[in-house]
Amino acid sequence: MEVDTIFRSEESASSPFAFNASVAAVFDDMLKRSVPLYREALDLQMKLADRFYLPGTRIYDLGCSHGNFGVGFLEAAGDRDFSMVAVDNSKPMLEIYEKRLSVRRGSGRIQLCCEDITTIPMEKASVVVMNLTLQFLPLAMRDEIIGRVFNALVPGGILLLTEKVVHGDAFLADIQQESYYGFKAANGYSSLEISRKREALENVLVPETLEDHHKRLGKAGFSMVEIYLKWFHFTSFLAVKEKK
Ligand SMILES: Nc1ncnc2c1ncn2[C@@H]1O[C@H](C[S@+](CC[C@H]([NH3+])C(=O)[O-])CC(=O)[O-])[C@@H](O)[C@H]1O
Ligand SMILES: O=C(O)C(=O)Cc1ccccc1
Repeated sequence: MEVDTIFRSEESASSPFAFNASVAAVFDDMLKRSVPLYREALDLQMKLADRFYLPGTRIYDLGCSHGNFGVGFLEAAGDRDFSMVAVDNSKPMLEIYEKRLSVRRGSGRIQLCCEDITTIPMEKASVVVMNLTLQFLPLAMRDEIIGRVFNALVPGGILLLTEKVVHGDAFLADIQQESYYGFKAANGYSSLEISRKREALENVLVPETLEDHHKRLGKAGFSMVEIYLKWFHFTSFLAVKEKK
């Protein structure tokens, strides 16, 4: 696994964070050292996706990056039938995903799509995964995409949404941040790397509060919402579209 040294260089802080080839090359190490409970969240997403998938429908992975969800799901599925559409607008990420699929049996069940998730059509979905993706969309587009996800889901279908959230209370938001930067430091990032990345993510990764997310999910039509995992900022929601 290639080590993430992106923010060791001075020039890294001068441009906004982007999912370019340098980030794609070190992405697994970056996720492992920067996202608490990343693996645990992914494992639960795969189990829930398997539990709620309905034959004849699709799984959408929106903001799939280099395919940790899809590759894991494919390996767990064995010969079972399923259909997944994995979408990301980063070409370098999808190139790595494509390579990972090319050496695996049955990978025709996953269709890669290099598109903006705010414009792709979606239909007949029983599972939609948005793992740390909504937070990168402009605030003004978030209601619309969650609404479109709800409409694309069949009754009984689910949205698996994982986000970095921020507490509405300033003191508790500071405790979240302190704990999170402690996690990064314990994983070998220097304080300079941590502050450069914070700067690069300013206005790029825009977290919202738990209440904002609950409100949006409710407004879209999801009446059943569970938080199945949480580590300060990092929160995983299961939202179910009720069967009529
Ligand atoms: N408008 C957009 N359209 C398409 N893709 C987008 C858009 N905006 C951002 N992305 C893509 O969303 C992904 C977010 S990373 C997801 C991790 C993955 N889910 C994982 O489980 O490993 C999360 C993180 O790095 O914190 C990147 O690959 C972007 O290119
Ligand atoms: O919020 C942060 O400080 C992060 O580092 C989150 C993150 C993790 C992986 C890719 C981009 C952002």
